[in-house]
Amino acid sequence: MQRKRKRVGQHRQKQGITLAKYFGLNKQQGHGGRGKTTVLLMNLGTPDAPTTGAVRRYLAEFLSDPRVVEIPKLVWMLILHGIILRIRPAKSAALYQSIWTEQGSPLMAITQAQRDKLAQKLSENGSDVNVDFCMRYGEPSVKETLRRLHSEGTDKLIVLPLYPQYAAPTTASAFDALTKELISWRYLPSLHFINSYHDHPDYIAALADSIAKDFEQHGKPKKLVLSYHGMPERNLNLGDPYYCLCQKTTRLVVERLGLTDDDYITTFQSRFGKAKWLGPYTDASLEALAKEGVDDVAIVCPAFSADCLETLEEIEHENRDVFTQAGGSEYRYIPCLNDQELHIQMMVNLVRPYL
Ligand SMILES: C=CC1=C(C)c2cc3[nH]c(cc4nc(cc5[nH]c(cc1n2)c(C)c5CCC(=O)O)C(CCC(=O)O)=C4C)c(C)c3C=C
Ligand SMILES: [Fe+2]
Ligand SMILES: [Fe+2]
Repeated sequence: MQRKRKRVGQHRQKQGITLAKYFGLNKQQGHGGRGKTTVLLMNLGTPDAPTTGAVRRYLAEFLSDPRVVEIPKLVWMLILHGIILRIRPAKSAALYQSIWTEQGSPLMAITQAQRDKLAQKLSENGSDVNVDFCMRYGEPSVKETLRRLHSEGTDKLIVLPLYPQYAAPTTASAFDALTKELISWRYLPSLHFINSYHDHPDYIAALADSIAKDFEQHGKPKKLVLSYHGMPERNLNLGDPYYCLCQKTTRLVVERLGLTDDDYITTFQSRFGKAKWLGPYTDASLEALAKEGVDDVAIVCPAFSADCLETLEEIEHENRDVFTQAGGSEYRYIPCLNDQELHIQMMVNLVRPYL
């Protein structure tokens, strides 16, 4: 009886191995961890090159994400492939060309610098931890990065999406991409996912510090404009907390700077499509301010952890023109926190509890 059970057991084991081999399942899995911890930074992604073809590939992936555009799939695919991907890539490529650097897309170059500086700071602090990054769309992809990290021995992952304010189109979409890959793994790493840091004291301190430095250098402007990436108003009504988290970031930053209600305004930029987006809109607000005689503003973009098309082109250039053409004279763009010391220190403190 015992011998029979043993034979059945051996048979099942053999059958299991054969089936796993047959389906090619979990080839990346080893037995047991090899004990490496990795902090994985994630950002949105950017085209490989400022060309129409590369931008089309990037936008096709980005705008096909149901977290980003929440309209019925069939209708959206017809609009996306029939209209948007025929027109927008050429226009966007021209904009990308205007901000492209020798190191490539600013978003990519800055994310690499953030990775390097975070790795250096963590090792100076005595943490034996690997730091890497991937992009939600384009390269380096979530899938390839996770597979490489696994093969290099990571069995503990601390994921930090570099979106200060949680939003479903960004943060939840990053989570989707991670789990879409991990769902097929047999041996999962232990996983910590940081979903928001909109009110983290170090983030508020870093933002306030960069604004205060601008004020010290150039004087306090008549208005500080805190411009956040927008999203359709419908997302807010469906329960996305992003709008409220942005308002909280503003409140904490202006409190720290000691500003009064009259000193600042919160606005939303980067509209896309015909639907109503969160407001007030940045461009319309700047125009109205200039026309009211508020001719001296400083503008900062707290929803972006790295300078990118939306800040360097839309805010630094396009909206500067809007403001000056409406009668404004002094327009200062305060750069994102990028690889600044306080920003990297904030990242250290965000991941520290999980190390
Ligand atoms: C279509 C809807 C979009 C939503 C919703 C959206 C939310 C959202 N995006 C960011 C951060 C970034 N967006 C960037 C570019 C960008 N965003 C959209 C559309 C939506 N974003 C488009 C079509 C583009 C591409 C540029 C263009 O063709 O105009 C970027 C910059 C990328 C770069 O390469 O530099 C960032 C960063 C946030 C934080 C957010 C929700 C809160
Ligand atoms: Fe966006
Ligand atoms: Fe834009």
